[in-house]
Amino acid sequence: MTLVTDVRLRRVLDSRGNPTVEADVLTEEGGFGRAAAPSGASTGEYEAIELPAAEAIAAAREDAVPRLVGEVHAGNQREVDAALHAADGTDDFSGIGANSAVAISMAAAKAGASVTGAPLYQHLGGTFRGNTFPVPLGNIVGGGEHAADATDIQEFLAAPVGAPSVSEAIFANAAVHGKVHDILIERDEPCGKGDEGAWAPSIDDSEAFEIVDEATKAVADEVGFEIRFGLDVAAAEMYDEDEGGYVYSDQVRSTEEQVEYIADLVAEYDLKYVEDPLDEDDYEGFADLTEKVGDRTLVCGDDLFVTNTDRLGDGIQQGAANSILIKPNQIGTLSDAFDAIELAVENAYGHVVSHRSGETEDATIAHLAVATDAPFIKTGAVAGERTAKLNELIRIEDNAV
Ligand SMILES: C=C(OP(=O)(O)O)C(=O)O
Ligand SMILES: [Mg+2]
Repeated sequence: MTLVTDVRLRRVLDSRGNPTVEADVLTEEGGFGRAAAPSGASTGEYEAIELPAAEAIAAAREDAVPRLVGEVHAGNQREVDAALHAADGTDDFSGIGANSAVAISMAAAKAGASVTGAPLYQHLGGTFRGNTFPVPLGNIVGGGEHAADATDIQEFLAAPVGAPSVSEAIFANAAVHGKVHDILIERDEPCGKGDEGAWAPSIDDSEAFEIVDEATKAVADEVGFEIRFGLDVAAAEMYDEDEGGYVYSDQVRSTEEQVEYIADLVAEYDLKYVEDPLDEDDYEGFADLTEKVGDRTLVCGDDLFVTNTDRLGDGIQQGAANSILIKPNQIGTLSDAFDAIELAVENAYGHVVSHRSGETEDATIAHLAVATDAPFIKTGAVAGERTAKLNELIRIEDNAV
């Protein structure tokens, strides 16, 4: 029923104005799915390889499309993704590009769902899914690789953990984003926005902590439920062995100092979430920090694990982190992303489904989060390519997809 009859690939714009890969998958019975690859700026060293969009498309047309059309069924995700791996022939998707692979993989899932008429989250997760929703982590203030001349820490993320529904959580994050703007204006701190729609003021991290703390508390009082906050430190971007550790604007912290600093921040601000607090090669540092604060907060590996079961397996063995960020384009296919989620769940690691800093209007990750009962989703707070996912979550909750 879902035999693939055509795969079309094209270059479209991402939110940074760069070309990215969009795929259409067509099947027998009129099935159709369309998806586009996102793109990172603070990418992990061990991610699957993104090729320039035109190159990725040319390679996929030559090597992958002939293995898909008339050969595989869009409703059988493992079959589609195995064909993508076979077409690629490498272990990091450097043959056809992880951007071509993930666009085709996600488009095939949508095509498979369209034939059965099931919503994508149900096609991916089964008929018993759809009753639990992730807490959205909303990027409120940020810098790092996502904005010039702003905070050292890449993302300050609102976490409305007490929200009674996903839609109330989403509106609460937008309100925190608005409140931070008010506070910045009061303080005469003009600013623009970073790649993910977060405010990117030219302030130091300690002032950002003060402002985000004030804003989350103020909005929590208004809405009447608990709003905490968290961080994506993106520490691999700061780490410089030659400089002796983590290079901040005002000082360099050794690994031990970095662990202490993050543990102190967790205690002082009651942080709910800390992503990539240490370098992507430092399993030991992650394990130390997890030992110290893992009972109180999610310590999440993004660049550390890159949605990869081998790297997650190493982390589990060493007690490094207690949760994993899931970005399908880091690993290339939905099947690989599901494998990482299953390994995490089996080992009581939380999973956080995530966007990239370069995004499109594609909303697949909203469905992936609901399909896998993800406790959290990270997809910004405002900006069209972010609200595409947030509004899709609202529609899923409203049974309107
Ligand atoms: C979303 C992130 O940024 P990027 O896509 O630039 O890796 C992140 O680091 O979690
Ligand atoms: Mg990250």
